[in-house]
Amino acid sequence: MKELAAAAAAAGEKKPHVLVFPYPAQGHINPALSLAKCLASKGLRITLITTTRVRRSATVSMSAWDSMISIVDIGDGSDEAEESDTMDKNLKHLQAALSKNLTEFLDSSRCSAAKAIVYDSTMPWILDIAHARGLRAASLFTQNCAVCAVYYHIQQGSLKYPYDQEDGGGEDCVVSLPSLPPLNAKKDLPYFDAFSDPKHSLMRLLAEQFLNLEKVDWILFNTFYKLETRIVDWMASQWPAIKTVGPMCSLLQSDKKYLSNDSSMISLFEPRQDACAEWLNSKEASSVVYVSFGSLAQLNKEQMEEVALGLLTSDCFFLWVVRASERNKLPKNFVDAAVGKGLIVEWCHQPQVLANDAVACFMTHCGWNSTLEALVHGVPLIAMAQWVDQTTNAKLIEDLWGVGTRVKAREDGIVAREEIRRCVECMIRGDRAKEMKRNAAKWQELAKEAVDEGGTSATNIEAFVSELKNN
Ligand SMILES: O=c1ccn([C@@H]2O[C@H](COP(=O)(O)OP(=O)(O)O[C@H]3O[C@H](CO)[C@@H](O)[C@H](O)[C@H]3O)[C@@H](O)[C@H]2O)c(=O)[nH]1
Repeated sequence: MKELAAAAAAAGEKKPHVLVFPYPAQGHINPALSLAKCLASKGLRITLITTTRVRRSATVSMSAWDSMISIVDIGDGSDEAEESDTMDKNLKHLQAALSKNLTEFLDSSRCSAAKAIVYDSTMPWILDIAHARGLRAASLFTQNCAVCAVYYHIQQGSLKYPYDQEDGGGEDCVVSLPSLPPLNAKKDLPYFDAFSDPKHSLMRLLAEQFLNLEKVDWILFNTFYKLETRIVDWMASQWPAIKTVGPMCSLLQSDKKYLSNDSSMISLFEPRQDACAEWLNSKEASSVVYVSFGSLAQLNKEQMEEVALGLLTSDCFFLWVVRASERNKLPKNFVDAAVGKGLIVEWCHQPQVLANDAVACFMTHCGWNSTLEALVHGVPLIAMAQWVDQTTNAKLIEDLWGVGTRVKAREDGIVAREEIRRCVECMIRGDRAKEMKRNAAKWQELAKEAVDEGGTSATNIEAFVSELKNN
């Protein structure tokens, strides 16, 4: 036994060692972990870097991958952060802590033989640290090319932010950017006003992803070529190192050895996998709307009530993820009133839910992972975007890919219960539902083609792995 372990360890030593460092948030960890698993399955030795805050709150179940992916965590300074700090201060504090602790980690014997680092594009400062230590570096974008192109135009100054400087703003102000559809400044461009941060620090963080991109060895995007052909081509004309490698959530789909029931995850919330599966399995095909607004969005109490009552009065079942921190915004007695019609959970294994036949459509905040996961499973969307990239994703979902409908908010910004009910019912049955389902099935096929052997994303991953193995 000892000899076997020693042989495995020796084999591990010989594999090229690659570090993968996601930004410490659920929507960034998930795609990075999928990529890490895929790279490990192709013979690379992977160390996934997380942070102390993530490790404190995460459920980590990696069983099948334990011998192939090591997870280390570095300090993120969260112990010294104050609740009242502004976003600007928080981001600076996080960067300072991660930069110091990553440097120490890279200089330690634990990664002496590392060859490269894949880092989240929102942490561009990692590039210089990596290059100074002889590591090659890949910047991993967890949002799509279209949205990132908009950030790039903001960074370049070719699109002014705040947008109301464009032609005086106004309801009908439409912005034309190369290789993108016309985007309405109020409805379609990335939305930052949800943050009461006068310094626009989140917008700056996203625009700064492009600061040193010309020096990066690889630029990886969690998207696929046929989904965003024109804008990928345009982006690649600016940065030839761009490669599409998504949808990352299904990178392992053609690898039977690893795919079979791979439910490994690093989850910042406790999933209710079994309860969801049991409940969904008791429902007829296409009879349930799945509702989730991701890991960060906070709907206000009035909006939560409208969603709750819209779901309760609509003519279908619903499975709604309401994180523990949001639960007190549900209307009084709602959970009791929903018995028999809806299941409310604090978290689920979303890809497994989307794969269940009972799910007819997905009411989503349009986070990029949720959007891709829906496309991968051929599930149409009800788009209820909250902020940043989600507004642009919602536009693409409805107008470019034809896989969903956008909710219409009242003048005060609230989406009323009648509108929720209307959207749910129109996506569950009728001609529109059929059309969306057909389109979703088409994108599902194209997403599969991209990651299957010989597909665009699979080929890009192979090239990346072989460069790491041979250089
Ligand atoms: O009950 C749940 C709900 C969600 N998820 C997973 O959590 C992730 C959520 O990611 P995403 O849909 O992208 O939403 P956010 O968590 O809000 O992600 C942030 O990061 C994304 C990637 O940068 C951005 O697109 C979003 O706008 C931003 O809010 C997905 O992989 C889901 O499968 C679960 O596993 N269980």
